[in-house]
Amino acid sequence: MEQLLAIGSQALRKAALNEDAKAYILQNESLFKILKRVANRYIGGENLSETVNKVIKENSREFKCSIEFMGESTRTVKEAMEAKDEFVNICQSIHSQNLNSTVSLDLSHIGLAISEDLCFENISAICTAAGDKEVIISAEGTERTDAILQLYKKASKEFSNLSITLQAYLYRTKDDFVDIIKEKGRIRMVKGAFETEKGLSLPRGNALDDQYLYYVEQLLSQQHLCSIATHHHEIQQEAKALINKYQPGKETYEFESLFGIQTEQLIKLKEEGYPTKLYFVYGKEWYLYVCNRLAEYPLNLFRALQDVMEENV
Ligand SMILES: Cc1cc2nc3c(=O)[nH]c(=O)nc-3n(C[C@H](O)[C@H](O)[C@H](O)COP(=O)(O)OP(=O)(O)OC[C@H]3O[C@@H](n4cnc5c(N)ncnc54)[C@H](O)[C@@H]3O)c2cc1C
Repeated sequence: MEQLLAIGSQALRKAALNEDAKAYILQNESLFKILKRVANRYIGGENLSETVNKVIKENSREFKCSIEFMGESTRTVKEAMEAKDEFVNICQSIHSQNLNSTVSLDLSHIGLAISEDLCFENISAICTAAGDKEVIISAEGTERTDAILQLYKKASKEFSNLSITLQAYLYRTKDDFVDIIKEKGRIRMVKGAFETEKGLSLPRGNALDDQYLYYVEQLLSQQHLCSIATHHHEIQQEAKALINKYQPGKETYEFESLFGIQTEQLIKLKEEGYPTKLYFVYGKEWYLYVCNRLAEYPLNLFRALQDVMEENV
């Protein structure tokens, strides 16, 4: 069975990156409908209003949320400005609809790959529109880490609502962590999702889990604003023990999961009284995002099948 799941997962990864396969699926009405049904478990929707409806529902179940308009690596000023406008819309919706939500984004989506000045202007506009709501910068591929951290430090001087994501799997994070923890903004700890060149990162396994928990312990013990962003059950349990040990204020930390992934674990944490947060992404470019969520945990393929069948009954 494991072998079968591995084959399925590998096929999905290939389908995700193969432009012909993508075009075929997206242009085939029946296949598109099937995949969209599967996608609904993982995305806020194709647009902001669909996502806002889901956020309202999750807020009513006492989950804090974060909203991201999906995209990265914009290559033209026009695209970067359009993305910035969409993030400003998110901020306005959060305020007008009184949502308990923050905003998440990739700096390369709002112009980092074009010009640092343009990106700085855009992040400034978004932070201003966000007001008292947090804006959390995601971590991207290693070729962008320096530029992202530099821009974060520069913008943090002006905006106290800015937060940053650090990847525990990168060896360089040991130094970055010491530097970044000097800023007041929340640090979201993730394991890291991108392929890196050899020698730059730890693979999944015990050493990475220990490293991840090392950072979490530093953050909790110093009562530094942080997000424990993982779906790893054992790590969540270890983090609970650290919270018990250091007793940080509830306003300083949160457990955060991607919408649709191991939600049962997050529900349990919420029921136990821990601050919890669901991360929503939305947009028309959901295809790659959904294929990746399915491929990274092959058992999700069964869930996808179930989602398709249930809607058919
Ligand atoms: C809120 C949030 C924000 C993130 N932001 C970034 C970012 O900015 N940059 C970045 O590089 N990465 C980001 N990530 C992704 C992160 O780096 C990991 O790739 C991802 O969280 C999977 O790692 P893990 O810690 O859950 O543990 P893993 O070691 O990957 O998995 C441990 C266990 O978690 C569960 N699990 C993991 N993935 C799935 C899945 N798809 N479906 C079901 N169960 C699963 C399984 O039980 C698995 O055994 C983010 C993740 C979260 C939750």
